[in-house]
Amino acid sequence: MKHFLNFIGGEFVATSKTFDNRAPADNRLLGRVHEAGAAEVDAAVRAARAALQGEWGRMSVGRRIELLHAVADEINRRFDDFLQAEMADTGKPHSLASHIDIPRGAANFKVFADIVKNVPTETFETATPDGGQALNYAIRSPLGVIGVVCPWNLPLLLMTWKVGPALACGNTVVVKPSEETPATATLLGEVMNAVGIPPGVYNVVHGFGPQSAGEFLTTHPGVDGITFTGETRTGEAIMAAAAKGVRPVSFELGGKNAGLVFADADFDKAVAGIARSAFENCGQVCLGTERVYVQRPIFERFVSALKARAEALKPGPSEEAGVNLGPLISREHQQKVLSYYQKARDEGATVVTGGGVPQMTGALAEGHWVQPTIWTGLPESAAVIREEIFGPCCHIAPFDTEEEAIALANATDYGLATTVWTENLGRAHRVARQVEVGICWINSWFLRDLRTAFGGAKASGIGREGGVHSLEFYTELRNVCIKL
Ligand SMILES: NC(=O)c1ccc[n+]([C@@H]2O[C@H](COP(=O)([O-])OP(=O)(O)OC[C@H]3O[C@@H](n4cnc5c(N)ncnc54)[C@H](O)[C@@H]3O)[C@@H](O)[C@H]2O)c1
Ligand SMILES: O=S(=O)(O)c1ccc(CO)cc1
Repeated sequence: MKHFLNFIGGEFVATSKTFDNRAPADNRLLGRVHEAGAAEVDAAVRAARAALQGEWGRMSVGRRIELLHAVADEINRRFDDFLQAEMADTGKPHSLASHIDIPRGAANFKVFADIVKNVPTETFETATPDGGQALNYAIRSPLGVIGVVCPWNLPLLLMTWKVGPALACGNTVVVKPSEETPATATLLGEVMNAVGIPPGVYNVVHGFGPQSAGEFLTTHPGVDGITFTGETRTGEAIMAAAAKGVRPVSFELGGKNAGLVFADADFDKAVAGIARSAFENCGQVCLGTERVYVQRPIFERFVSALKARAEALKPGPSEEAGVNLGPLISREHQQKVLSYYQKARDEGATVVTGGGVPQMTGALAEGHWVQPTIWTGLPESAAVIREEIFGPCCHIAPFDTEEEAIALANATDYGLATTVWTENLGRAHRVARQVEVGICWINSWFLRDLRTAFGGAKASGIGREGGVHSLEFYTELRNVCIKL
C-alpha cells in the first residue's frame, strides 16, 4: 500500500491519522494520505522559518536560480513518475497531462528563476532642501514564510505556479495540496532533496480545509502571506483567517466565464475553441466556458456543430489511445454536477446533448463519469447560467448586437476570463476593453505566456500573479534613501 507522507524540514513524516486516496477513474484505492494535525503544521512553519533564517536566506540569487533550474530539470528527468502520479490522482487523459500539467510544472520553476534574475528595481536622484542630493533605490526582500493552498484540478501546475515564484524570490513555503490530489506535491519533496534544496525551504502538509491542515496553516501566526487557488467561498474563509495579523493574500478563485461568438468568426475555429474551453479537463478548469453566447445568424449551426464535438469526445482510462475525456475528481463532485444537470431540466432547458452518466464498463463503472452536456433555452436567471458548475457543460444562448454580448458577458459576480471569436479587429479590441475580466482571449483560449499578468476581477480573485507581477506579492518592496 502506498503512503502519501507530509514533507517537513526535508524529511517525510507519517502521522497516525490517515485517509484514503482513490482514483477518480475507477475508485480504486491509490494509497493512504497522512493527515497533518496542528503539531505537524506548526513543525512545517517552524522548519520554513528556520530555512529562511539559515542557508536559504543567506544564499546568493545566482545559486538560488541554479537550484531552481535543477528542480525543473529533475522534474523533467522524472517526467514519467509525475505523469503517472497526476493521471492516477485526477484520471485526466495522457494527452492532456503530458502536454500541459507536467511540462508546466517544470517550466514554472525555470521561468520565475529567470524573471527574478533579470528584473531591475527603480532608483531616483532627489534634490534635498539644503541644496544637496539624495539617492533613493529600491530593494526587494522575500515576504517570508508563504502558505500555499491548492486545488485539485491541475495539481502540479497550479501548485508550482505559486511555489516557483515564491522560491525564486527567496521565500520558503508550506504547501497544502488538495486532499483529492496529494501525489505530485509529495513527489516534489523527493525532487527538492535530490537537487539539494536546503531542508525547510519546501514543506508539504496534507489534509482537508476546516479544522484540518488548511485551517491550521492559514491561521498560523508564523505564516507571513497566503496564496490560494480554489473556490470563492473558501477564499472568503481564508481571507478572514489572514485578517488576523494583517497578512497579505493572493487569490485565484472561481469563474463563470462567457464565450462570445460573433457571426463574423472563423466558424470552425470558433467551434473547436469553444469545445476545448467547455470540455477540456472534463470542464474542471476555472478558465473554462460555461456560458456561450452566439450571434443569431449562426446560432443554430453553431449549436449543431458543438453538439457533434461533444458527442465525439471519448471517455476512458488516461492511457488508452484516443481518450480525451477523463472523469470528475470525486463522487461528491459528480453528484454536484449531476444536480445541476437535473436543475437545468427542472428549469426547462432543452438538453441538446448529454445530461447524464455515460455507460462505462468493468472497473470504470465505479468512476465519477458524466456526459458532456449542452443546454439551450434557459433564461439568464437559471442556476446553470448563474453558478459555477465546474463540469463539462455549457448553456448556449443567441444575441444580436455587440453591446448585448458585452452586457451578457458582464452580468455575473465573477470576472475571470472571456473568450471572444471574431475576425473583426476593431470589434475584438472594443470587446476586450469592456469585458470585466482578468484575462480576455481573442480567437484562442488558455494560451498562456507566463510573463503576463494572471488573475481575476470581481469575485474571481485578488491580485495578479505571473511575470514581474508575481514579485508584487512574493516580495516586500523597500526603499532606501541616502542623503549624499
Ligand atoms: N482562478 C483560478 O486560477 C483557479 C484555478 C483553479 C481552480 N479554481 C477554482 O477552484 C475551485 C475548485 O477547486 P477546489 O474544489 O479544490 O477548491 P476548494 O476551495 O474547495 O479547495 C481548495 C483548497 O482549499 C482548502 N480549503 C478548503 N477550505 C479551507 C479553509 N476553510 N481553510 C483553508 N483551506 C481550505 C482545500 O483543502 C483545498 O486544498 C473552483 O471554484 C475553481 O474555479 C480557480
Ligand atoms: O496561470 S496558469 O498557471 O496558466 C493557470 C492555468 C489554469 C488555471 C485554471 O484552472 C489557472 C491558472
